[in-house]
Amino acid sequence: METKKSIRQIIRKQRKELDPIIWQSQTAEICRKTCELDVFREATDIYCYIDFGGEVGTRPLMLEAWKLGKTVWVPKVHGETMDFYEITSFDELKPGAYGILEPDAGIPASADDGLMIMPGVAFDTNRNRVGYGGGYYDRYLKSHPQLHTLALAFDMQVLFEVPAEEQDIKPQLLVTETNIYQEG
Ligand SMILES: Nc1nc2c(c(=O)[nH]1)N(C=O)[C@@H](CNc1ccc(C(=O)N[C@@H](CCC(=O)O)C(=O)O)cc1)CN2
Ligand SMILES: Nc1ncnc2c1ncn2[C@@H]1O[C@H](COP(=O)(O)OP(=O)(O)OP(=O)(O)O)[C@@H](O)[C@H]1O
Repeated sequence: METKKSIRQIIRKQRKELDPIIWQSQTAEICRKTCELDVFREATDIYCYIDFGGEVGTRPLMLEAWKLGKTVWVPKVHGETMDFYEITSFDELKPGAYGILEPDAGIPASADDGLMIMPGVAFDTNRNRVGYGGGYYDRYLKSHPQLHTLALAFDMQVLFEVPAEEQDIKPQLLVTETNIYQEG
């Protein structure tokens, strides 16, 4: 098996090279499928990353969530931790840690209910996840275990097998443009 480090290098490079038109259409398809799921429709609170570096786009999902009257929370990194803050428009974001768009700090989400939409660099068909290596999502989900979890990825990010460690938290669902991976 490849190491997490080599997987990060290879997949991040390939993902950045994805044609923008394909990125757009696959993002639209992944968001459309996600919005149809019960776990999305039933959530009143959506915790959603702001895509960067070629990650699956999340703007269509956020627009749909606002349209349905849901509360949308997005991450802001503080050193080794991350918290989520409510935004009501994309205009409230500005470049923060690692150049990722972030909200201003306000009142952090208690995150005791709702759906976490997770990014990732690579996954396998058992939903094991490799992220950028900060451990932010593993730590956040460990302290907010009630959240439902769903990750978004392009098919090219789903490998046969990726390394998983004890503390890694895998999403309950993984949605790609052609598949939905879940337990069982
Ligand atoms: N869209 C999005 N937002 C997110 C995450 C994510 O994976 N995706 N995160 C999920 O954790 C957190 C940010 N974590 C990150 C960790 C490392 C790098 C990164 O690019 N590291 C560089 C080294 C940069 C440096 O040290 O200055 C690298 O690996 O090349 C980016 C984000 C919170 N927000
Ligand atoms: N629950 C936790 N408590 C403390 N440290 C943790 C926890 N989970 C992960 N870590 C630490 O975070 C670091 C990165 O972990 P890992 O390689 O799994 O990150 P990742 O899942 O790729 O990143 P991210 O979640 O930010 O996308 C490791 O050094 C790991 O020990």
